Amino acid sequence: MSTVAVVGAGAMGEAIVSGMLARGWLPDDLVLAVRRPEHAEALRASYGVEVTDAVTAAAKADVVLVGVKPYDVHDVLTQIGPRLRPGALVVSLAVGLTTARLESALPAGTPVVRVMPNTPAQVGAGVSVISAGSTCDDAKLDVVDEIMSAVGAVVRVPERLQDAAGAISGSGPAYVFLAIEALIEAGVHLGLPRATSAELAVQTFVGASRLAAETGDHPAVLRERVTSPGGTTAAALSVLEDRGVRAAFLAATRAARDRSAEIGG
Ligand SMILES: NC(=O)C1=CN([C@@H]2O[C@H](COP(=O)(O)OP(=O)(O)OC[C@H]3O[C@@H](n4cnc5c(N)ncnc54)[C@H](O)[C@@H]3O)[C@@H](O)[C@H]2O)C=CC1
Ligand SMILES: O=C(O)[C@@H]1CCC=N1
Repeated sequence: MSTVAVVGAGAMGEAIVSGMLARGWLPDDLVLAVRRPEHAEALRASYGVEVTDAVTAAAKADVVLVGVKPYDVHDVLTQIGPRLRPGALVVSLAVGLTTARLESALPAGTPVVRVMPNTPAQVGAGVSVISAGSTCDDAKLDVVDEIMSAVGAVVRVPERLQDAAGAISGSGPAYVFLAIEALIEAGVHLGLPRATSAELAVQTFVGASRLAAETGDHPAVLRERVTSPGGTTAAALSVLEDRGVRAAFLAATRAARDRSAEIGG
């Protein structure tokens, strides 16, 4: 098994670490790097993994996952580049940054993979969108597929689709959490105790998502099965359509896609 360094084990990096450990990777397979000493201590206590600085972590690894914010990626790559093991693979989780840009900050020929993961990785239910850089062969891309498969589904796309994919699945959990939050609050407004409303809302998202995933039926068909003619669901859906929910999703995901391209420069 490869040694995997996670440089920048923040919200996303830690979700992947936690998911990998829950699915059979060993603490000795991982080495992490974060900036703040108290954060390092918390990660050691939670996961029993080594936590060190970026360069030391990268120098020990066959695969380096870079989980820092996009504007910190260039500095991290220029620091770790000279200390990478021969043939080490660099995997970026950063939104927007192209493999060409990543490659230009690393020693010539360093294989690079761009990944757009999402936070449900923490419970093994993530989805990661992966694309290879110019010198990354299929065997290296398979290694990333194997790592990210430990925390959910993996989808390979041509890199030109990464900004769009990020707008759907990378940011997507936030849209779902907003919807859950709104549904809970709506239940409270209708007089449900908050805990009851929360249980109903969360379980409804879990159940509806599983139904869509496990049947493979089109969501429009599943929606029709809930919607009795002249019934309560029809009354609710007509309000959501009037308020432009579909148009809001179109505009929101375009904004995310465009912001990703802008971050990528
Ligand atoms: N949060 C999310 O849902 C997703 C995030 N991403 C990408 O993941 C990356 C990280 O995002 P988040 O986890 O949300 O950010 P975050 O701010 O939670 O985590 C970044 C971590 O990197 C650490 N860090 C920064 N510079 C460092 C250095 N030189 N050495 C060691 N550690 C360093 C920070 O201390 C922090 O712990 C971003 O590039 C983002 O585009 C991608 C998909 C989803
Ligand atoms: O909001 C962001 O920029 C990151 C990338 C995708 C999800 N979170």
